[in-house]
Formats: sequence, C-alpha cells, structure tokens
Amino acid sequence: MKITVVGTGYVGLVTGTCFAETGNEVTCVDIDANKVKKLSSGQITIYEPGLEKLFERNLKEERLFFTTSLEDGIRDAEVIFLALPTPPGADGSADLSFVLNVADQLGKLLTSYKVIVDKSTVPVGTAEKVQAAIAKNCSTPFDVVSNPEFLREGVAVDDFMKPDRVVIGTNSERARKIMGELYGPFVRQGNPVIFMDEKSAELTKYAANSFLATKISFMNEIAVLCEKLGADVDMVRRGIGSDDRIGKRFLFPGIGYGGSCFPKDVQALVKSSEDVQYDFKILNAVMDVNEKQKLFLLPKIKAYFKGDIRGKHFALWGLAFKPNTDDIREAPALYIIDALLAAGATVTVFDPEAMENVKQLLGDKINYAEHQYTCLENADALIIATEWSVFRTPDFHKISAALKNNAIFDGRNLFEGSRMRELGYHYESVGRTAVIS
Ligand SMILES: NC(=O)c1ccc[n+]([C@@H]2O[C@H](COP(=O)([O-])OP(=O)(O)OC[C@H]3O[C@@H](n4cnc5c(N)ncnc54)[C@H](O)[C@@H]3O)[C@@H](O)[C@H]2O)c1
Ligand SMILES: O=c1ccn([C@@H]2O[C@H](COP(=O)(O)OP(=O)(O)O[C@H]3O[C@H](CO)[C@@H](O)[C@H](O)[C@H]3O)[C@@H](O)[C@H]2O)c(=O)[nH]1
Repeated sequence: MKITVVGTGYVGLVTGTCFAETGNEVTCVDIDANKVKKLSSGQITIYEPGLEKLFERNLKEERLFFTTSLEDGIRDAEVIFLALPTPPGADGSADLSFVLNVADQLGKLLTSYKVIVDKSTVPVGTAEKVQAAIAKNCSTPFDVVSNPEFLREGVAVDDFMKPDRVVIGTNSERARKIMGELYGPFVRQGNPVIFMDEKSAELTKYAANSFLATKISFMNEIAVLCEKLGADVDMVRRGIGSDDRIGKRFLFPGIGYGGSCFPKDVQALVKSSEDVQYDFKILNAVMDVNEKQKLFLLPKIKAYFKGDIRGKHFALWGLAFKPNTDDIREAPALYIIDALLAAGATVTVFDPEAMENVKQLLGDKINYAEHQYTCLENADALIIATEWSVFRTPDFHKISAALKNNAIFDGRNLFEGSRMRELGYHYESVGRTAVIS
C-alpha cells in the first residue's frame, strides 16, 4: 500500500519506518527542511534502539522517502497518517493548530479517495474537527480515522511491530477494511485490533496514559509513606505487583514521571473534563504528587549538607526522561538541575545519549562530562536521575575515589541499602530506609 506520514518526529519516523518494513511504500513529510535533508541522506534524527537498521534498509530498498512537500507527499497515497505535535496550550488543553492546519491544507490537495488517520494524541471530538477542516475545501470523498499510538520511547520499534493492541476509531466500512489490511502483519500473534467509534478511540488514549500516570503517582505516595512508617517500597511493590489484578508493571517509584506524553496528556484530560464541567479529582492529585516528586531528593540533599548547598558541586547521572532515549522533554533531571543552580550549587552531568539535547537547552549553565566517572571529579555528591543500565553496576571504588564525600542520592532506587552500607556510603533513595554514614 502507498502511505504518507505527516510529521517525522518520534512517532512519525517509527510509524513510517515500521510500515515500510512490512512492504508498504511510505513517504514521510515534515516542514523541518533540515530534518528531511538529513533523513533523505541516510542520517537518523532520533536515538531509538533498533530503528536505525530498519530505517537504513528501507531507505536503501526504496520503500521509505522523505519530502517537505505535502502536495508531493500525498499524491499517490491511499492512507495519510498525521503524526503531528499536540503540545499543551497556555491553559493546558491540547494545541490542535498543527493538526488542523495540515487538515486545512489537505482539503485543498485531495483529488482521490483517501483515509486520513489521526495518530497524534488529541481530545475527544478532534476527528470531527479534522473532517470539517478538510471538507471545507474538498468535494472528493475521504474518511477520517482515529488511530492513537501507544508506543513507548526507548522500545518504540518493538511496541510498534508487536503492539499489545491496535485501536481504530471509525464508522466507515471502507476505512475499516483498509486499516485492517494495513495492520494485519502486526497482529498475527492474535493481539487484537479493536474497532470502535472515533470519540471512544480518542478517549482511550488519554485514559491509558492517565491510568499509567496514576499508578506511578500512587506508588510515589506509598513510597513517601514507607519512609515515614519504616517500610520498604520495593517489598510493597513486589507484594502488590504479584496480584494479577494489579500487575507488576508501572509500579516503580522514583522522582516522578516525565516525557512528552504523561505530563501533557494528564493535564489535557483534566482540561477536557473542566470543559464539560467535570472536576476529575484523581487526576488533579496525580499531577500534584508528580510536581512534588520531581524535587523529592532536594530536602535530603540539603539536610546532608546541613541545610546549605551554596558553593557545593554535584555530579548528576542521567538526563533523559527515561533510559534508552535522547528525549529530555519534561525530564525530572532538568527540574533538579534548576533547583540546584537556584540554590547556588554547580553541576556536572553525564548521560549516554541526551547530552547534545541538554547542551542546546542549558548551554554553559552546567558542565558536561565525557564519561560517567570523569563526571564525578571534585563533586561533593552524586545524584542519579535516570536508570540507564550502565549506572546499575558501577565501579563503587572509582566513585568513592572521585567524590569528595561518599554520598549518593538515587532517584531511581538502583542499589541495595545493605551493599551501600558495606561500602560505607551515605545512600538515600525513594521509599526505603536511608543508609546514614
Ligand atoms: N513521543 C511519543 O512517545 C508518543 C507516543 C504516542 C503518541 N504520541 C503523540 O504523537 C504526536 C507526535 O508526537 P512526537 O513525539 O512524534 O512529536 P515530535 O515533536 O517528535 O514530532 C513532530 C514532527 O512534526 C513536524 N511538523 C510540525 N508541523 C508540521 C507540518 N505542518 N507539516 C509537517 N510536519 C510538521 C515537526 O517538525 C516534527 O518533526 C503527539 O500528539 C504525541 O502526543 C507521542
Ligand atoms: O514504574 C514506572 C514506569 C515509568 N515511570 C516514568 O514514567 C515516565 C514515562 O515512561 P514510559 O511510559 O515508559 O515512557 P513514554 O515513552 O513516555 O510512554 C508513555 O507515553 C506514550 C506517549 O503517549 C505512550 O504511547 C506510552 O504507551 C506510554 O507508556 C518516565 O519518566 C518514567 O521514568 C516511573 O516513574 N515508574
């Protein structure tokens, strides 16, 4: 099938590449000429494990193309995916201007039947708005489908190639058949394609992200309680996660959820609720807990330095909002850095993939280390903000040789307290008994 993907970011590039991998001819359209130039010449623009190999193969075998021209990009396509940004607007609602702007242009360009698929995360009712924006300038028949994307960054290729489910919102039999055919290769193991109406599909996406964010905030509150009551959140997590009704995943406490999705999508669902005079109490609490959680380590760090960290120097491992990505959108590490700088401390950071993105954002406000161990030189303590695998079994002798104090503040619970005690560290984490040296 010939398909077009409009917007070639984290979702668009993965979507386009994976559809090409199953034999489709895919054209990706982006307004960012620099991005299109790089991708056309074989240079990948995001770090996503496993993507580069598929990208190179499909580019070479001429199933994957890139252009800045929407008109050229959609000419022969049967299906057009919109993978455009829907950032939070000033009031927290999803900004639909990118999506509606492209819909408007499509209305002027369609000359034969096409299925327009909304893959961006959008509020209930957007499919109708897209339909109206296209129809305004168009007499050619077309269908609008809501097909929310559930991939996670860092494991996006696997998530796309073997999705837990595919949600397709449409009332058109013609569109349903085309979408079913397109997704056939991805659901051969029996993972379901769930057909529903457009509005339910749109809400499914927000409900999924909000539920997962709720799980995380719930566990972060349990972690706070564990510290106050002398329990261990890792034990509680294992204790409750073994119950199938609760499940083992997304129960890890830490320094809050970040990324380009949970913060904005929870906020957008709260705003959608307000628009229909509904006060979504649970989600307001989920957001409040997460705001506090991002700075959970700060009071512990300050207490260790007797209330004053002015002039102290910190090493910080992990900048990406989660491991295996270079994405720093809403990364908890950035909030910690801001708080440290505001308190008069200095920071040297290390991340395996996200350093360039942080350099562009923060420039010379902080120092950047080439290696996780050189990051520690002259530091008064180490802070861990992202659970990259490479931080999980470090050389503790190198750490203590480089740090001025044997102090680690771990926002992702990477180490066992007993081990840290043996090694003579002052070690504080989230929801577990502190090791006080
Ligand atoms: N990132 C994720 O993990 C993820 C997962 C599921 C769903 N989503 C949703 O998917 C959507 C896209 O997210 P993303 O992370 O890929 O965004 P992104 O910012 O990485 O990419 C968006 C791309 O769209 C391009 N663009 C903007 N205006 C355009 C236009 N008029 N024509 C063509 N291209 C244009 C931008 O240049 C950019 O390359 C959002 O709604 C997001 O909520 C994201
Ligand atoms: O037990 C956990 C699991 C995750 N997180 C944090 O939650 C955030 C989000 O993690 P994750 O969901 O793995 O990453 P995303 O790539 O943001 O994926 C989410 O957001 C995407 C965009 O909407 C959806 O497609 C995915 O299904 C949804 O998992 C990160 O900061 C994690 O550190 C925790 O704190 N504890």
